Amino acid sequence: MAHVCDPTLVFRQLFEKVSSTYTYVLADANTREAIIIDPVIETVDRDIKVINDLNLKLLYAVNTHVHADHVTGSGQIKQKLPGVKSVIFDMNAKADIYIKEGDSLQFGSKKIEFLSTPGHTNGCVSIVCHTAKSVFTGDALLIRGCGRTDFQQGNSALLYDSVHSKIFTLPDDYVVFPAHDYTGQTNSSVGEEKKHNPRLSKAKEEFIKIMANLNLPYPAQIDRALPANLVCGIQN
Ligand SMILES: N[C@@H](CCC(=O)N[C@@H](CSS)C(=O)NCC(=O)O)C(=O)O
Ligand SMILES: [Fe+2]
Repeated sequence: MAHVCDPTLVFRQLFEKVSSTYTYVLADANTREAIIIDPVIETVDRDIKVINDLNLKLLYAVNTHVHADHVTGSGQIKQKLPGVKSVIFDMNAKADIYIKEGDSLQFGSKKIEFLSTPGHTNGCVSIVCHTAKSVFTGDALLIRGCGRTDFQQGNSALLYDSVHSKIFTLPDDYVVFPAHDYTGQTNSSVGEEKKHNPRLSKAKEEFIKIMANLNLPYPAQIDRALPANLVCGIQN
């Protein structure tokens, strides 16, 4: 199980295997106030059980962006745990709270800070928890990879700048927790990705060429996911 260096932060990394999505639960170990990052609709009941088993009080369900490969669980979580607020950067998507660059959210004595990291989508954010020396990168930075830039306002030059100016300027020992992994890895570090990321360690021009030649098939659930995620995963 993945760990973070803050002993008073409750931390769980959860996996949804159809879309290879990581969902994260973070909580203040004293007050038990919690947030969830990138929940998936199919695993909402599992996530709520974890939250209840650990005696946590969920305050916020945060999406790092409008996902194209799975339907968010935020809307169902709000139905099942009244009082939870959904949080997103992208103003096109329905949410209770719209965050912007530099905003932070508090849960107990713990704080997460939002960095705007566009390029995979315009509305992508990375979420930093300094006490845990961790960054939740969504699809901007994956372990030895990065988010594709061939749909949803994707822009590889912008993604390169986002990662280099916002994520790669964090300390090298900060742990990188992505929204997906397709190879069985759970986390990396800023220093490791700066050195070994086969795309983002290259010069910008080369990165742009690599991204233009990925030729990836569209995510299997894209037609269902994109419209649903504009309305928090719940369609009438
Ligand atoms: N096969 C998966 C989709 C894989 C995929 O396209 N992943 C996205 C992140 S979800 S928007 C991506 O950016 N991948 C980058 C890469 O290099 O793989 C499915 O059908 O769901
Ligand atoms: Fe994505």
